[in-house]
Amino acid sequence: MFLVIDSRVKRFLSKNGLVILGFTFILSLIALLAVGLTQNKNTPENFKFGIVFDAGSSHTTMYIYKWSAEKVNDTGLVYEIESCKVKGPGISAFASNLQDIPMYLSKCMGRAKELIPKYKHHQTPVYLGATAGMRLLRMENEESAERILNSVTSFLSSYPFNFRGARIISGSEEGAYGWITINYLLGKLQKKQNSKDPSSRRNESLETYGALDLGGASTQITFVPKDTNIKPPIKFMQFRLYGNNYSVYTYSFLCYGKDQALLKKLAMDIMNAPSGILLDPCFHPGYERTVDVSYLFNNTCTREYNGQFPFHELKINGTGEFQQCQEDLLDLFHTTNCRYTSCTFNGIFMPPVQGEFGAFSAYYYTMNFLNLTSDKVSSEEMVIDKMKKFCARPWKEVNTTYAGVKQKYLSEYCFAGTYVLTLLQAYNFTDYWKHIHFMDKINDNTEAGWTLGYMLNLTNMIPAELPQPKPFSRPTYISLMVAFSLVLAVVFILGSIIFHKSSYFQKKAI
Ligand SMILES: Nc1nc2c(ncn2[C@@H]2O[C@H](COP(=O)(O)OP(=O)(O)OP(=O)(O)O)[C@@H](O)[C@H]2O)c(=O)[nH]1
Ligand SMILES: [Ca+2]
Repeated sequence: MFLVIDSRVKRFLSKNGLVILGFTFILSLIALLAVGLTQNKNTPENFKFGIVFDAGSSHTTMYIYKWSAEKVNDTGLVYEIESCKVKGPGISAFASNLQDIPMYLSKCMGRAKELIPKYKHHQTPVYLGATAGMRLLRMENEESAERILNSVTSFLSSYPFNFRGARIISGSEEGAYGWITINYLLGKLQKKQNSKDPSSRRNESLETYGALDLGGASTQITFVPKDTNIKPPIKFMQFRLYGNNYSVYTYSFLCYGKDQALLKKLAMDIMNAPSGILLDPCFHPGYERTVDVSYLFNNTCTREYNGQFPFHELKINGTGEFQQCQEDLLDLFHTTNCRYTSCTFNGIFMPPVQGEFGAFSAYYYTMNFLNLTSDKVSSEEMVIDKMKKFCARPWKEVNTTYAGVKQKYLSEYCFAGTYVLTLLQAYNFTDYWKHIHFMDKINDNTEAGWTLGYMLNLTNMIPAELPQPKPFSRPTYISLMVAFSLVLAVVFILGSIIFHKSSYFQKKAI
């Protein structure tokens, strides 16, 4: 019986074998092409979002970041899709009106609800970090600061997002996260990743940009020092990012932000010449402003200058003299009394500055307005010359020339520009215009500041080790599968034909 079937099958195969094989071949070819074409299409990208509130001393800004979930470990891929400026002062001003906090934050949260797809809300983290304004309030009244954070927490938790906490970040965190942000965005952290040689790895960390942040109440300087052998009296921050080790110096100067420095200067001026009228070289000639004396001294940053005065108001009359303004401001920086190998001002240890720096926030606002960003000046003389001319311009003329600029900012550019130059001198920068890059947004749309670095850190988005590269991309993988399957099919068909022919000739020979 088996023999009968076997011979029938053999006969059938010898007659139709080629037809069947050919048919199978065409079918598999169509199937493979169909798989290749349908599977090779780009699948829609899966995006993720994150929200960070920067609760600064002068105001609060909400940032929304977006990134592709598939490329999470690569550098520079997280970008900002929205920055929403909260209307009003910094959150530390809400100590006695906690009930207004929901109103204050709701507009930007509404914007976040609009911009982030609803089905992503529950997995979108929300963070709030408060900086120097809240640090100062905590020093004055810890409970008050706590109450503000509790109100913020209870309001932000009422949204469908994944609220991860509101806290006061330390000055070192603020400096370090700003450093991470700019180096991440500038692509400095994954550079020359293949080098095995330790000395070249050291150079990689020196090639990072230092970070300079000038806020309203504090200022930070952060960089990788050149000399690794110095024994620092404070610990450098240690990071391992993308397989590289970084030893980073950071320091935050509380009360040396732009607004607090101005209050310190005014308080110092009253102490030196107690009078209700101050002829101030840091403001334009013809500019007038009245400051409440109790406001000036009811402040942690001016406590060292406190005194009793027979007047309640201080009337400021601008005289617009850059040189004199700089001399006055230099008195805010005490450069004697260094107990270490090297210091910045006020006896604070700091290794010598080295390499390129990115300077953002008020550094940028000020120097950009004054047209003094690094690419626009060629020497320190040029900077000084421009500053002298700008400060000497009558307020009336300045006010009409820049009619659209906010009065508070416009009136303070002479002071702010002089303060920036004096602060950079106090850090011992030489040729600063060559090495300091005043920056606002990096890669077109993402603002330089601590918020992005903070989120990247808290969501573990910067790996300590280099991510293993994937052997093939999805399209390459599918194309290779199709190609190998085709080769297999062809080999199988050719093999069958040869087998079929050889058994046919064998039969004939018998
Ligand atoms: N010229 C100008 N100044 C600005 C602008 N936005 C903020 N400022 C001022 O620049 C200074 C620094 O602003 P921010 O960097 O926002 O400071 P902050 O984060 O509130 O303060 P910190 O808590 O100390 O970091 C403050 O004096 C602000 O009033 C702007 O668009 N233009
Ligand atoms: Ca700030």
